[in-house]
Amino acid sequence: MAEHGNLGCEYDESFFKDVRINLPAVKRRAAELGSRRTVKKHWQADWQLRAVTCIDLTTLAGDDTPSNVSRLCFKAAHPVSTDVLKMLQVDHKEITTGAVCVYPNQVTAAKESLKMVGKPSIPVASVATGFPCGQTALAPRLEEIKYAVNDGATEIDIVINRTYALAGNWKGVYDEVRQMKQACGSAHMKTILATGELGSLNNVYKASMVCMMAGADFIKTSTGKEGVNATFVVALVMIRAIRDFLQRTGIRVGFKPAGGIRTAKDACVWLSMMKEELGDEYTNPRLFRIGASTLLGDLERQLYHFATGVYPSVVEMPLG
Ligand SMILES: O=C[C@H](O)COP(=O)(O)O
Repeated sequence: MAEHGNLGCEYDESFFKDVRINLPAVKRRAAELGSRRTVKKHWQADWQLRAVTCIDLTTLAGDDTPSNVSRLCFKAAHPVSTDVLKMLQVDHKEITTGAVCVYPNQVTAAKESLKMVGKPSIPVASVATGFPCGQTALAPRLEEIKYAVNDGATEIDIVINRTYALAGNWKGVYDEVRQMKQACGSAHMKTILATGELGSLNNVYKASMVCMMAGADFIKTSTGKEGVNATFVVALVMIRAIRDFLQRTGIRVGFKPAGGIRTAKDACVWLSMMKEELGDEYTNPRLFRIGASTLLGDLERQLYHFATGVYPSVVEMPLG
């Protein structure tokens, strides 16, 4: 995370009004990323471990309870077994996920569980503002942020107002996100664009810029609940906006793809994309997170395979 957070800037349409996305070029680059072979041997294990540290380990289900949140927190604190870490000769390193991500009602349970497993420093992120649709009045959306922060969330994942975005009311989007940033206080704000509902890549670019102007510390692709979630095509557009924003303001904003990322191979492709498009510093949890509920299981399996030469049995590593 950016040390002092993104304070944002005044609304300025010149940041995005002339944007033109070169769709064939973006699609070509995305296809090339999706079909590539990733690094092999110990470099692959290094990247997989790096991916573990970038996960926002997530549970966002209607049947969440303090007990499944507590299990999630245990996994966040011990994402890879000590035996595997020893075999990989990295057991001296503190390896945890980047954060846990839960609904506001589960923040207290998450904080208590992380304390109990001896890792209170793992950030608790909470979705807020009427996640996933944001279809409530602004006042309760702002209250929800304050409630989650008050319970101990240090990262807030807000959803933007897609009704405004689709109507081209970008100032409306900016004003709301600006107020959400204020409600976050010192908590870091990730803004979820829900790109699968924005209708065009031009809108994805505009929404990215507007959120960064309003103070987003991260821009995030999706809630995981839309029909289409994290894709390389939208990611490339959002990353270009991050680069353009950095060039204009000097402010580094992080990136969080989320929704449907389930395999170790995919996680490594996302990391390599960050490295190539934005540079090494965007491959660590300060500026890169992967929002995922099930990815950790595959990363663990692949690391076990690298360390032992065989895949774990269901008894050694129960799925899910
Ligand atoms: O923000 C995180 C997403 O909701 C997780 O989506 P997923 O369950 O497809 O991994």
